[in-house]
Amino acid sequence: MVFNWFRRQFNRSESPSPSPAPAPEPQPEQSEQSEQAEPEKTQEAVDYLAWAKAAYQNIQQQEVEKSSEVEEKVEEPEAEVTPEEPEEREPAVEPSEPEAVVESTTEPEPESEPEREPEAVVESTTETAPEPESEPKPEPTPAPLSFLERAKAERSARLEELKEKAVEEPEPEEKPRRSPAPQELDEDFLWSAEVLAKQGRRPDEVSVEEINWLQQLRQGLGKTRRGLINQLKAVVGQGPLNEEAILEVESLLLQADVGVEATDRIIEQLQSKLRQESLPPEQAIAYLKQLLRDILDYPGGKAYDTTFAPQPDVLNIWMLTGVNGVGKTTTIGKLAHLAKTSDYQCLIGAADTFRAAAVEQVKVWGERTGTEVIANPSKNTDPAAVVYDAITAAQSRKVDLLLVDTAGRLQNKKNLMEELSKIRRIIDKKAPDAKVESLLVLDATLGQNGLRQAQVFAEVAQLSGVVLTKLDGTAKGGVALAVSQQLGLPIRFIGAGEGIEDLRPFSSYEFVEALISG
Ligand SMILES: Nc1nc2c(ncn2[C@@H]2O[C@H](COP(=O)(O)OP(=O)(O)OP(=O)(O)O)[C@@H](O)[C@H]2O)c(=O)[nH]1
Repeated sequence: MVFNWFRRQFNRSESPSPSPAPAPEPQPEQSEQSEQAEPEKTQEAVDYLAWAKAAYQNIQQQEVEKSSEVEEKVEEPEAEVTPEEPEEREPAVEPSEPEAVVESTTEPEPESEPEREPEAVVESTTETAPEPESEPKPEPTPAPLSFLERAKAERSARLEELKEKAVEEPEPEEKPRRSPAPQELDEDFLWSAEVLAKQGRRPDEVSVEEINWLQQLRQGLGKTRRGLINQLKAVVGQGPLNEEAILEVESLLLQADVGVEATDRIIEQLQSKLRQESLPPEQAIAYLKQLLRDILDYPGGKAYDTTFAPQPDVLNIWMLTGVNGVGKTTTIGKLAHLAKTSDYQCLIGAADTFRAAAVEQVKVWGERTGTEVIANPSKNTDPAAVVYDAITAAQSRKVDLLLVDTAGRLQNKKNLMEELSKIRRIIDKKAPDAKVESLLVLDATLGQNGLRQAQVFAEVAQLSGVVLTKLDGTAKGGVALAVSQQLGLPIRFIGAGEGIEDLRPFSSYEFVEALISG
């Protein structure tokens, strides 16, 4: 029995892909119309303890079945990974695109990348270098101060005050990673079980990996939660917001890198709700959660399909972009693992030919996950040619998902744009029926500054979604809300650790629960 991570369900039938929709996430209404403070209201009757016990038993049973399957299975050696071209190489670029070939082969790419980041990306990377604290820039204050200026100054002062308080928060001890099967029905298990139950899941339909992931997520978001969000809970839970409380909420959100736009939206809606009716703390918090989910589920005001999975019966091509260091290669490896364990045929195209080391790194992940990697070992390879070869291989092997690593660091925005659009042209020509996704990998620890990088890519890469990495160990987890609000792109995957299992499809419900109720 295979657990399909993308669809959050077990593949039971013969054909794994075209499956019914997963247990629906509670569909939040747009908060403007939202009268329901708590989306899981209908679940009130659920006995969470009984649910958790049943899930626990089910998981133990799964483990028993798994180990007997392993025993029965004849040891089959993993198919050899052949990173080079699988078959006679077709012309580097299609004949109908001659200018592309000429351009790529004659225009020498810098052989090895310079130590320093070039132009567009340099700028953002240097700007985004480890930055211990971010705060709204205080304005010089020539007298007399306007109301807005005073508010800004107060906001900064308040922020400083809160930061001091936040430092006092005790840093809890890092918990060791859990073993694959939970050994006991402890508090962590109960919390995870409740989050799953509230989404309408059945106890016999959850996997041990889901429980483990929720715990990892909760642990990963601990810094954001403890430092800021818990204080937010305390304020919001005190009833109608007075001016002081609003300033406090505002500062807390900004400090968690939620960004000005999303912060303003949250405050506005929170204030209007609390003016209409006085909500008891529990309901006020539930309403706050609802607001956060609305932002995440309707990036840029648009509704997106919350299930992001390789489409059945077509070649899915997911291009990953992002500057170096954000976790792009690691993400490709983790996605390959996710695809493989969810029963999809996967292939990787190593088209980040700008850096020789990048190809090597991808190959390591290929070996680790048992995924074939298509690369071209010669120097100054045209990335579009690698993509061409990768598509050829994917088509001949009937692959479900082709993951393409692309260079994030080129000399300037123009080069980046040219390279990405050339890759796109090759894809459109060679695989016109493919379902193409262009995912930007963003490092959550960069907080708001990472969004500046994102803008550069958004302008050139026809992005369709975001992968947010390194949510563990940062106090800037609120940046997920800024990504949705400011970039208007759905978050498709989140990474909360360096391990191969530490990247999973994004669920706004689980994210908000881990952020607020963890
Ligand atoms: N803590 C944590 N570390 C991560 C996560 N994702 C990636 N990393 C680490 O971030 C570092 C950079 O990751 P890479 O995958 O190499 O990043 P890249 O964007 O491909 O950059 P280059 O290696 O320079 O090409 C590695 O040490 C990863 O282990 C995450 O979710 N959490």
